[in-house]
Amino acid sequence: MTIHQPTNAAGETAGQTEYLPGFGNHVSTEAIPGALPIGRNSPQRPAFGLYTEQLSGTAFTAPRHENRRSWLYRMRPTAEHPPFERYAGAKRFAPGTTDAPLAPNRLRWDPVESPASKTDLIDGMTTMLVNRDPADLEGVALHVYAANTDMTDRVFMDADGELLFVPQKGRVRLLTELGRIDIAPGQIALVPRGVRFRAEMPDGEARGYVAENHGALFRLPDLGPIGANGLANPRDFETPVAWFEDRDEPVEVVQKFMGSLWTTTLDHSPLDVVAWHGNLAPWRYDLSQFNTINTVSFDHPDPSIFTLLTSPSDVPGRANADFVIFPPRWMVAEGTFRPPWFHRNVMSEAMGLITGAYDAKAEGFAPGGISLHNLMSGHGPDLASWQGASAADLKPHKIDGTMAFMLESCWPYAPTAYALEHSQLDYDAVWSDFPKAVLPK
Ligand SMILES: O=C(O)Cc1cc(O)ccc1O
Ligand SMILES: [Fe+2]
Repeated sequence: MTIHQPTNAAGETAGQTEYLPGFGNHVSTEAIPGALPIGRNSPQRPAFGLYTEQLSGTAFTAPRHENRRSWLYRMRPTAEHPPFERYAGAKRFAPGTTDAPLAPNRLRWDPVESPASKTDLIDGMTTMLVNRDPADLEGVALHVYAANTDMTDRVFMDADGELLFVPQKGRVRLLTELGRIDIAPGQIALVPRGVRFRAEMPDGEARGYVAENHGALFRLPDLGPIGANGLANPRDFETPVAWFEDRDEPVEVVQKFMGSLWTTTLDHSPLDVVAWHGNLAPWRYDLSQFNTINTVSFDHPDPSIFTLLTSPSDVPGRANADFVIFPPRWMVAEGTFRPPWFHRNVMSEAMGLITGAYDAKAEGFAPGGISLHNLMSGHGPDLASWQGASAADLKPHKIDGTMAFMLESCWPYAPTAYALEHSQLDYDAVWSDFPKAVLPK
């Protein structure tokens, strides 16, 4: 008898690594039996002399269904650290935006180049697009990373937001305060605001995107008439079990705080959480698990059907950030121009490509690249895609071997100075030479 064991993008079968299934669950996990207190959060004397710490992801008084926090039981209190000083490395990471007025231009970027020298995840980060000040507790930033060296004696933490990792090339191992996560291209992972971690590159080199969410925590979107199931299903999110390292040696902590980088050095690894419980935790998700919904009749539906995660703003239905994917799918619409239509959107659209080709861009949007269409920028299929789809024989057709994503935000994105200096020349030309409509005489 053959048992079909589904594998994920990293080739792992269920149960091979230690993760707990579910999105936003209340989890209890301990790396050493007896480390997790029973029946109370703050015992007078925690087991083994551990220190208790609450890590809040929402205000104490957030409505219960939105309230996210975890209780950590660690070998030293986080409070024990020297002052932070400005970090002098990672020149392209968190540089702020330019003061110049934001031009309404459409922009596109080729993938970031591989680092020439030994570069870890922190120094390999390039901030490309930013909207809102982190102090507003709104907005998102889109960074890319290209790194070839493990972080061994330093960790990173982001006080400015939660970090959504989208690998594009090479695996990444995230060793976080709350457990270890392995991701490969085709998977994503989230590290909550404030959680310290270091990153290793098991393939020697890695490249990808990081969406930094300053606003309301990413959650699964409402499904409306889709029903109780579909899109990203909660059970497919995986949270790691507790793990820690007991290292008494200097470990640098680099922190992103209010848009700039800071450093201090501890005499131990802060990845020393022996047990934790709660519902604020890192997770990973395999994009191939996404249950894609689309038309079976006609027309191209709005891309909101592809929303994997949403961070709401204060205006109902208007996202601070939507993380949307364009996965392999059958295209069956009859009598329809099937790729994305020409459009102008009140929301601002940043896009990335993990693999393959994107159906609205025949050329120039490479895996690892980025495109930006800010609010009210006219965009849509390039000339070759428009010609191809206008002439296509509309048989059922599978768009396969591709995965793009969009980070759609109600706040317009400002490219950083580095991004402005490195954009493709003349992206506008992809929309030139469209034939004029011929009206009846
Ligand atoms: O601009 C884009 O390529 C993203 C996009 C895709 C789609 O299917 C519909 C609208 C939209 O903005
Ligand atoms: Fe668009």
